[in-house]
Amino acid sequence: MLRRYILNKTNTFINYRYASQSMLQSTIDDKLGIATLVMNKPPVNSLNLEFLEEIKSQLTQFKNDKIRGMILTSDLQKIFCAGLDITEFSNPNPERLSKICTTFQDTWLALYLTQFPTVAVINGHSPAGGCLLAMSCDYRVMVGPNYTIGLNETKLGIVAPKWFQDCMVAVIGQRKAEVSLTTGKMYTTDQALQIGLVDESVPDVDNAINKGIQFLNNFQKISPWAYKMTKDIRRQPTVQWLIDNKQKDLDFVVKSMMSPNVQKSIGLYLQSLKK
Ligand SMILES: CC/C=C\CC/C=C/CC(=O)SCCNC(=O)CCNC(=O)[C@H](O)C(C)(C)COP(=O)(O)OP(=O)(O)OC[C@H]1O[C@@H](n2cnc3c(N)ncnc32)[C@H](O)[C@@H]1OP(=O)(O)O
Repeated sequence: MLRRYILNKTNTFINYRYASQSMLQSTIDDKLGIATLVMNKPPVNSLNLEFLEEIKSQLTQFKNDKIRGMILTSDLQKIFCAGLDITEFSNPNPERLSKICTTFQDTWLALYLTQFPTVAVINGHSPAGGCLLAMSCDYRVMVGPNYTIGLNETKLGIVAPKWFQDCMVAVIGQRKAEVSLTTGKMYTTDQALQIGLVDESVPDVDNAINKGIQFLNNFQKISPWAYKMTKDIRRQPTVQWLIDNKQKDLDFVVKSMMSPNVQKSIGLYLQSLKK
């Protein structure tokens, strides 16, 4: 549905390119230089290894396409992204789990450091890894009022890695992030706007896309070099920690995920989702 809207919209401009893969669709408006990346992995856009690899590879492709900006959104009704695929955490194969974690680290680095500005159009619920994807963009427009967003990892009995946490601190500040992370709080659109987790709240997705384009148009008169250097300086400390500690970060996640207590919590959480 959303894909059709974007295509109709971009169709009114001179030229667009469209690439369709099963779980991810991308369009590039050649006149505006704006790409739209639409997640479409029913039922909830959960991030498994294959989906993460597609997102990472599409971000690399956009880098080569030299786009001017990107909108990240979802084609699903009511869901932006439900975060990492929790079924991958239940009785995991350590090798596959390591691959998922490494691919998520790399996908995040690619998204957090894009050389073009990015907007998350959050048109549905966005827990955990979904919230991280949104927070990694330069700007967030959330459709309201009925959706929720936040880093809820503690509710699953797991720990959000330091780079998730630092990313949240960068968006909402130390104190609010600490309360938010420890309690695993999910915020409604209005609450998210109030604490600065999102930049704008709008009633529908058409408005959200327009707001996203308006934000990206701010960069028409900004030097891409000045933009990228400024963003790198702001984001460098969070990024550098992960680059220097990738293996340590991975070992912690895999070790903790394999522990009986965490496995029990994840099992209970999965059961509660089924209910
Ligand atoms: C390198 C670092 C790596 C790891 C470090 C650890 C960090 C982890 C970060 C994460 O992202 S953990 C994932 C946390 N995600 C969640 O807690 C989301 C849980 N889901 C929900 O809250 C809800 O499902 C929803 C609000 C997203 C959607 O609600 P609703 O529309 O009512 O749909 P259902 O709840 O009926 O779900 C439909 C279907 O999808 C399954 N599902 C939901 N979320 C996930 C998920 N994240 N992974 C896998 N599967 C998920 C759910 O169980 C339902 O399945 P059925 O078989 O019952 O249809």
